[in-house]
Amino acid sequence: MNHRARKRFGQNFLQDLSIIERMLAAMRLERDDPVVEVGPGLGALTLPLLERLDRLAVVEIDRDLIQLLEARNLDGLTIHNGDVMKFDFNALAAELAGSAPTEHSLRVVGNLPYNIGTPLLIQLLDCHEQIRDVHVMLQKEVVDRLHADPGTRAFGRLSVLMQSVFEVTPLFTVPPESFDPAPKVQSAVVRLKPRTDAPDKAFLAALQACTRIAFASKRKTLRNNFKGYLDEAALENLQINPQARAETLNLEAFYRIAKQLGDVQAVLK
Ligand SMILES: C[S@@+](CC[C@H](N)C(=O)[O-])C[C@H]1O[C@@H](n2cnc3c(N)ncnc32)[C@H](O)[C@@H]1O
Repeated sequence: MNHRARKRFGQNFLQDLSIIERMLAAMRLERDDPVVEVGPGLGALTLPLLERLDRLAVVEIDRDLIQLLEARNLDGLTIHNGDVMKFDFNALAAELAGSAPTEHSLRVVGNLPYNIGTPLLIQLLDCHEQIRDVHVMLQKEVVDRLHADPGTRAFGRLSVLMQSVFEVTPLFTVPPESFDPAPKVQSAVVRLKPRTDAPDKAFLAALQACTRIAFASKRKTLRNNFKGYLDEAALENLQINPQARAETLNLEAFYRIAKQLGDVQAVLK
């Protein structure tokens, strides 16, 4: 196959069969699972997925790769040509589930293009109610941020938001040689499962606003970042040290601030 990997689409194709096997084994697939693969590329994951599933949906942006996939006439494969960032996962969950309930049904898998890894994860926050689980390959540095603990260097907005909505389980690290072309950095596979106590839409919106403000300037104290939103006394009332920095707070502290901010927003309306 003479497709030249396109950098702008983050194309690093998986070559190492043992990695593909490990990813699939981690998923414990049942034949009738509703699965969507993001970025099938040349089909490294797609073909073994199809061997184990009755049907599979894929979303791919590169028309040349779509043509190659279409030419294979693969049974059970539904190909969506487009940008996954504009993709409606809720509609797909309904389509794949048929008449079955869609809640927590959709299984998402992919060796994600590095340029959209983080924004895609943020997008999945909004449709977590449709999702059963996510198994994706990302830059290891992003996976480190996903499951970082408060007070560590990797802990930030992404950690708070993702850990509030998903149980994050890093599975294994993947070296650059497993891909062609080889990326410059290590990769890792991570599993995300929606938490049973994931926040509802309104609270998630408050948490998104709260973390945007709290981490607006990483060097500044909470008092400074929250200026204009919550004053020092309000932070102290929430048992939060105004002189602390956002990366030292645990999830519960962010929830307390988000709840307060949510109330403030309601008063302002
Ligand atoms: C890292 S490659 C993985 C390809 C293949 N799954 C593999 O493991 O070899 C990422 C794939 O995502 C596709 N892609 C990049 N940006 C995309 C986007 N915004 N929407 C959908 N697919 C995208 C690329 O064209 C490429 O096929």
